[in-house]
Amino acid sequence: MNDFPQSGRPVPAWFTDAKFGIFVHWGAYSVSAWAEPTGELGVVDPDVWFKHNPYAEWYWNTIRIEGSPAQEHHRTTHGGRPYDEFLDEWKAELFDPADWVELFARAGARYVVPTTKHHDGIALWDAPGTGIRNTVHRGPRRDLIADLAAAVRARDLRFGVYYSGGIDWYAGRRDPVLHEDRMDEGRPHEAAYAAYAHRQVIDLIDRHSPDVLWNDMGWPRAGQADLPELFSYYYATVPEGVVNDRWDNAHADYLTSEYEADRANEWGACWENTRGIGFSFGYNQTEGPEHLLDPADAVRLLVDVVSRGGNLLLNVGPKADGTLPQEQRAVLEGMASWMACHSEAVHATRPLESGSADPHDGDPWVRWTRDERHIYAFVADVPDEAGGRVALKTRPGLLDPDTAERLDGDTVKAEAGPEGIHITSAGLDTPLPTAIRFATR
Ligand SMILES: C[C@@H]1N[C@H](CNC(=O)CCc2c[nH]c3ccccc23)[C@@H](O)[C@H](O)[C@@H]1O
Repeated sequence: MNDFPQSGRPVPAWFTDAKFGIFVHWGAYSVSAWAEPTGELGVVDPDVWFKHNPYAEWYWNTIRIEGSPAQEHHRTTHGGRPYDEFLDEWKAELFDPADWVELFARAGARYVVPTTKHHDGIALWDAPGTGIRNTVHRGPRRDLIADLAAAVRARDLRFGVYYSGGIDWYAGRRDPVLHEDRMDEGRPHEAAYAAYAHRQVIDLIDRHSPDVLWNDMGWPRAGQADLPELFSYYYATVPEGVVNDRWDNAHADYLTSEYEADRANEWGACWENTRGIGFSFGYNQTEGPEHLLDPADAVRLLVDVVSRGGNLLLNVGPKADGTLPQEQRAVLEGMASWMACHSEAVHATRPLESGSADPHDGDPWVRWTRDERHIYAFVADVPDEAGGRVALKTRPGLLDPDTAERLDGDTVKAEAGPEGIHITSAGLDTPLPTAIRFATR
């Protein structure tokens, strides 16, 4: 257990130990599956972001922005027809939740968080107040959340729910959001919407006892007074539950960052960075390999986040038919083969106390984690001309060089040097990190 200033409530150890979760953004927007691959949130100029939104799950907003390429695409490809027709076209005919979850588990994920209602207001379960505008009564004609929850729990992973409390373009009847400085205009704050959203989150708690409440884009002002009661109901139902930080500062068990946005939240005992495998959360058919993380990028992101005390919530965007895009599967498969011998250096570890061993960007790339009995050095990009020799800067006496072992089983030689430990080992010149385990003195 560890305390966190945000809420003063100790964050359950399962979450801090989990290190890696899978986000699933799946919706009617997975039928259109179209956005410009503009770039990463936090890197793209905010003045460009909304008209050229790389988030394919924002399709309904982007096509309503005059002159946007998405609007042109919608006109030429879909005849400009109503967005809601994508709900009826969405069939999820190949959805096999057990297949998804097996891949997530092999990749080393310990929790799964699907979108239950995104900004388009379409619910993936028979949500109260939605009438037939959900996937049980239209399109897939299936409670996609219940089916995924069952598969996740059958595989002994934790199950969380994403809910777009702050934005609902259907219930909120708002004009398109044109700029992040005017995001609030796009958010419904009325009491009726607040009650509608509150009732739906309670329904999700009652149905699934979700291990994570992942709200997004804040909470309607008219409903903020009722949040303390909602959270105490949640914790009474799910004592080991965790709540994220996107409820308009009402409460947070942990802080989140997204791509390169809100990186200032990446501090303290427990935080989570989330991003897609490409520039979008919803499946975006225009993305090519140049826009996607490859397995080494994904592993390095995970190791870097974990080495600094965070969790990574990596998103997959399934296709409308329920299959995971092959290029996204390949990244998770790559993580899975790496995780097969590196799990112990990731799961249930903690960062090293600052100053005891230096991380390093560039050549070689170095990150550190530790548990009660071991310290793990992750090394990548060791220049080959060095013959696989790399100096790891550590506090003298921190590590016992005689106990060095490579987790992938290859040989490694270690000796104490003036500024730490000198490693000699072949094959460390890859971008994919390799962990070397040391016993702590
Ligand atoms: C997990 C993702 N969360 C997004 C909302 N993100 C945030 O509000 C925090 C990051 C952020 C800061 N400034 C922004 C401007 C535009 C969109 C996001 C952000 C969603 O808009 C997105 O579709 C996806 O669900």
